[in-house]
Amino acid sequence: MEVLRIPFNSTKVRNFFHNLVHDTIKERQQKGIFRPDMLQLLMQAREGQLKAEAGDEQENISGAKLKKLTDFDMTAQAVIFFFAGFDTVSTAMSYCAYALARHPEVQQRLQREVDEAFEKNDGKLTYEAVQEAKYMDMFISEVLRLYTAVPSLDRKCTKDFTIPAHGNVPAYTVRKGENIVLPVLPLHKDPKYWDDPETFDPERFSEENKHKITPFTYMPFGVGPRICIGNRFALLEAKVALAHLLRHFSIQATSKTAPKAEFAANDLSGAMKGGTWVGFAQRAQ
Ligand code: HEM
Repeated sequence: MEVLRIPFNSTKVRNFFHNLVHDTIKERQQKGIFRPDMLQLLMQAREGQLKAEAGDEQENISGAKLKKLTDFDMTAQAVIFFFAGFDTVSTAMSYCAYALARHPEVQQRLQREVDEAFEKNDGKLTYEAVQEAKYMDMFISEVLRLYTAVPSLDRKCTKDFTIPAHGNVPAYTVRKGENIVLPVLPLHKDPKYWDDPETFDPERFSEENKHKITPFTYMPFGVGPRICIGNRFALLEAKVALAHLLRHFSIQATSKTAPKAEFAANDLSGAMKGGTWVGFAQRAQ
């Protein structure tokens, strides 16, 4: 996009976010306002007021020189957190709804588990009950495999590395500074690693089966030191929302529900082509 000079978002949107962050910083500085949030941490980091806690890395592992954060850098951080935190979860939730509408037998099993979780705790959903809900975890894992909203990861090579020859494929050296794209979605659907990959099957993630998954063929939250920082929060959020939803409603396919989910080509968030259409039916209490 940089090469083609296509901005990621419009100038109007960019200015809106930049002014929002800039004005907030100015107001907090002028009035001495302190809020326990990410912007405050960034402001403190800029002023050198943050102390590393025991165990924190003191050095920049890539060897890059550290620079002082500008308002623009801080805006970029705030905006990426906003999108990384909201859009990804809402997209995943839409695909959860779609999968439930298309697989009523999965939904019934999930509802049994959800009902038990509520009933065990006097009608309340506890953190422990959510963590113990095994089928919920299997279900969301499979949604994130088949409908992963981040279809590829990118990295920049920091030192020359030769990938050894393998079978008929010759060795290949990736040079320092080169960009690498990791094809997450194709790996999630590669028949070499997944039986019948287009079939929605939460059993792939059961206690008995999950150890059979080949390492690095399942990466909905990325991998390595830059893995999604919000991954546990995202899963908890999605599970709590689904549990409350399924406690009161059943999700159904309607005449507008797509027979097969396809990604919208013009949408960076990985949303479904034509939107996600499902029906809700209130459950008998
Ligand atoms: C289902 C929901 C989510 C999915 C599928 C997802 C996926 C990802 C992926 C694939 C990456 C790139 C990781 C890599 O390069 O190895 C990432 C990075 C990131 N995610 Fe998420 N994410 C989700 C939810 C969230 C939430 C809820 C937050 C914040 C509360 C969040 C914050 C971030 C941030 C800040 C990064 C950049 C981390 C870094 O560069 O060090 N994400 N996410």
